[in-house]
Amino acid sequence: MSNEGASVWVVDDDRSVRFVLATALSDAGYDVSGFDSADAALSALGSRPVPQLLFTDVRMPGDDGLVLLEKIKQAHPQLPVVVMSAYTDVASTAGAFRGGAHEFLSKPFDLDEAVELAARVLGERAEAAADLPPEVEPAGDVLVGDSPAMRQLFRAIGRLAQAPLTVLITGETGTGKELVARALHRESPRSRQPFVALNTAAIPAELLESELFGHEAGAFTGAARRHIGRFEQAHGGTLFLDEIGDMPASLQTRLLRVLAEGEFFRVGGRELIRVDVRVIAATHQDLETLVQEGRFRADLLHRLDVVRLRLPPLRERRGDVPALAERFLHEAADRFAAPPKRFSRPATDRLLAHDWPGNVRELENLCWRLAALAPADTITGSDLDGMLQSTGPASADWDAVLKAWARDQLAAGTADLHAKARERFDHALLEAALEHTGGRRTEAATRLGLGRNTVTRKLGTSRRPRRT
Ligand SMILES: Nc1ncnc2c1ncn2[C@@H]1O[C@H](COP(=O)(O)OP(=O)(O)OP(=O)(O)O)[C@@H](O)[C@H]1O
Repeated sequence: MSNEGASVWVVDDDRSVRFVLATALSDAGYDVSGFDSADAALSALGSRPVPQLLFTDVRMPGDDGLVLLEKIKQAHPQLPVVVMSAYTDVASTAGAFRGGAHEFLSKPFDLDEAVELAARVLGERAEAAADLPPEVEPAGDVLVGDSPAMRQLFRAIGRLAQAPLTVLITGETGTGKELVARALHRESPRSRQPFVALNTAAIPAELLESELFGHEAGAFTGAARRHIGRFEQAHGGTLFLDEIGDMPASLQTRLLRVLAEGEFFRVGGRELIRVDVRVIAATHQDLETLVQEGRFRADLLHRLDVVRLRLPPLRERRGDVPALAERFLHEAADRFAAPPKRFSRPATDRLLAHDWPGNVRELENLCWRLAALAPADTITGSDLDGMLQSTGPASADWDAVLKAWARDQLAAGTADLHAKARERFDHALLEAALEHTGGRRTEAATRLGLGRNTVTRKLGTSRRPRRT
């Protein structure tokens, strides 16, 4: 598909950059408009057709490029934004990508490189549009299931999608909680507004507040510029709070207030922000138990638990396993541009007998591995050898094994049990992550959500031979 004539906007307060980039893009056949500030571009967005691509500088007087990016992502999430900056340190590039930038272009750049980048981004967009007419859902978003439990769930989603009620989704890890939240949004009158997801457990507690509610420039050390939080990003749409049981107590109090009042201040801010957001929360934990243990606020649970959807573990709906497996093998085949593989009868029987502690995600991962590794088009029972055990009961009974170990140690009078358990825990996680990344420490650290230095330090303590 040709992108000749596509509308591209360039936002930069530096006239010469604006001029040379606009000229190069015009010469390449695009319809280019230039703006000298974020404000000028934003007001044009309110009155003119939305362009197909926008380049923005970061440092500009008034709102900077990252604020512009945030505002664009709220109002026009589909518009790709290329962020240009002379500051290519990790904080700037990560900030840009976290804000939803499509690409990052380091200044000074080569004009041919910028034109090529525009062609590539516009090409990807055109391909995506050709692949996905708006009325067709991406395959990966379709909920597969024909078991009574899933049918009941689909009916509930249909009913609940229409009402702006808060929903609490419970279910073991990998049962499809996020997929259900997306379906509730997609089927709702809010579907054209943003769906914003936040995994509470994945963000360090000290950053969570500003991630949720945003902060003003200078609110704390390191807060160089204003950050729009997920609540604001989700305005008009749906905010999905995953692993809500892991939310620290102080934030639970704040969240409760925001849910009750629909308004809040950004961290360090004085402006009262009002939002219209439908909240969907999810957890794999038993919140009632957390309440009893004093780790979760009962009033917050009541506020979130207006309607509860329980996702059954896969072992309670084994009948769905073959259809799910077939779906995942087809998706993998599409991605690898190869004919889809199939499971032999004995292989299917083994899948049906397995307990799936990692639920649908475990099945999905297994299918992708088999699509890549199984030698023939038909997957045999022996192709599964080793694959099911490795993810099987050991991980399901992990806490039971730990408890038994602790009991033994306590009985044996071991001192410093917590420190010893932690050391083994760190060691196991690090070993697994390093195996997974082929020994690359930085990547292993990222996958574990740890800093590289922490990993190095832990390797130091967990690997050092111990004196006895
Ligand atoms: N019913 C389903 N049909 C098709 N795919 C599914 C289904 N349920 C889950 N999946 C797929 O399984 C994977 C895990 O699902 P999802 O992330 O929604 O689970 P989750 O319950 O939110 O997990 P966690 O608790 O770990 O966050 C995803 O790739 C999702 O697309």
